[in-house]
Amino acid sequence: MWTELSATISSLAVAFFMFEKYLNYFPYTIRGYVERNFRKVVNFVNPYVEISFHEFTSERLKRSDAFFAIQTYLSTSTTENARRLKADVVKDSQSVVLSMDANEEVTDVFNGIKVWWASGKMPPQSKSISLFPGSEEKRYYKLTFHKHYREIITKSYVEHVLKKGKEIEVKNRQRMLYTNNPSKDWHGWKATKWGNIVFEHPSTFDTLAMDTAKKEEIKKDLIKFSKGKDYYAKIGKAWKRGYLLYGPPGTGKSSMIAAMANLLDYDVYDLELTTIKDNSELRMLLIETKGKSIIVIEDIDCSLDLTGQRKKRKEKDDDEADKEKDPISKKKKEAEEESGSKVTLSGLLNVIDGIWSACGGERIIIFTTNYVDKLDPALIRRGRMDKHIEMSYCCFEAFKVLARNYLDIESHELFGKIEELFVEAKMSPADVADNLMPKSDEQDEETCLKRLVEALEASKEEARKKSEEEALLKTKDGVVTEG
Ligand SMILES: Nc1ncnc2c1ncn2[C@@H]1O[C@H](COP(=O)(O)OP(=O)(O)OP(=O)(O)O)[C@@H](O)[C@H]1O
Ligand SMILES: [Mg+2]
Repeated sequence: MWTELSATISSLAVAFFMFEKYLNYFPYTIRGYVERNFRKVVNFVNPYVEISFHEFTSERLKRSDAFFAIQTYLSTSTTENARRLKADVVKDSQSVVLSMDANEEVTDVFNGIKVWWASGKMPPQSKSISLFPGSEEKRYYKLTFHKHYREIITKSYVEHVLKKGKEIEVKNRQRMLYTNNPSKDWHGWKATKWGNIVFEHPSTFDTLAMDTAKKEEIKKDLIKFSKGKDYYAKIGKAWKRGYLLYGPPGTGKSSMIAAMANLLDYDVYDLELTTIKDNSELRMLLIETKGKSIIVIEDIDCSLDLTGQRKKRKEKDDDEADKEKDPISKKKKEAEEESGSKVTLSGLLNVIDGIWSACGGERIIIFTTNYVDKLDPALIRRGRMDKHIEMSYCCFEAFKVLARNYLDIESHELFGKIEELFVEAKMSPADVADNLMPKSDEQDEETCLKRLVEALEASKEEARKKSEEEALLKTKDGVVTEG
């Protein structure tokens, strides 16, 4: 009799389990009602337990790391038994990553225990009409297992899935370059704030032309940081590091950022402040960044005016006084100020200091500028920007790296002359590189080096004239003061 009873209960349970699975096919409006009543009955007899893992955390701000780890785990471990798969092409279109499509189910076995994973999407709850279908859908994974194994599944299995998922993520990781989408294009709370493309910059520390000792010091600093998880935890500091890269145009600031990302295998977030409306949008953007990343704000002096209002690079170069007089440009400026961004210096500082402790670690933030003197000391003080790196004009040592990169040569009879010229000539590595690059197949290394010598001589002459003029001005000043 007992056997019969338990068989009946089991088949009832399976029937309910199947019924529950098809709940998704009920019209959304009545599903809530059906589900509530159905659950009351099911809870009596259903021996199965379910756990849902949603794409977004309950604060609705951050995408859940667990969701992505599960997605990766399921895509590699269980795709054999899923019937409908979604394909994403990665790594230079050379390989395909398969993942479960929506409303698909797969099974997995852990220590002899069978579990079921189902993927699903919750339709939008708001009644608003969106121009972007799917933008309000919430994806989730549902794990089902027998309640008898609750302990082992909730403790060991879930941990195993997350750990494996993260390991696979690291292995398959294709580095990305993210750029923030203008906030006017954000639709819904889970809109994509960052657009991304594959990051494939070829710059490395080997191809970077700069003082070798300085280069080694930066490399060491970066590696120490990337291995410093326990150290930062021990000293109670958020696991982040700030770098300020400054120097004239074409001295390799952007190339250095790419080399850093390539060295550490980090993603890059290129943060364009001018398209962010206000401080709270800035915060939302930074919350969405992942660990193992470099957040870059290029030309910080052009993006943020120290009074807290925006200035555009073009405007800065114009004569402000003339603009005030011209009614058309005055109006334009007023309109820009009205509609423009309200990210302030203090807002930026708050985000840099406040955000890190809240949302994980392993982030590097880099500011670049051509004019370090114009920056507010508050922005670059130690602790906020831990390391200031000057990218300067090309020196002989840096030239040798460029000669190796561009001409494949380690030495040449013109090297001696070039070394002498570098003592006085001021030329950016970008200009040196441009002179070294053969402009046609006929141009050999000799032609390129001679072209560089001529350019360096011209630059030396210019530097000499400039210093003479300065000396003359100083003498005149001296005469006036004395008089
Ligand atoms: N130190 C360097 N080592 C190797 N290449 C360099 C270096 N500096 C400049 N270059 C070359 O010059 C080009 C411009 O350099 P890069 O964009 O890194 O300069 P930048 O300092 O970021 O300039 P800007 O201030 O205008 O943004 C690069 O494509 C690179 O090939
Ligand atoms: Mg640059």
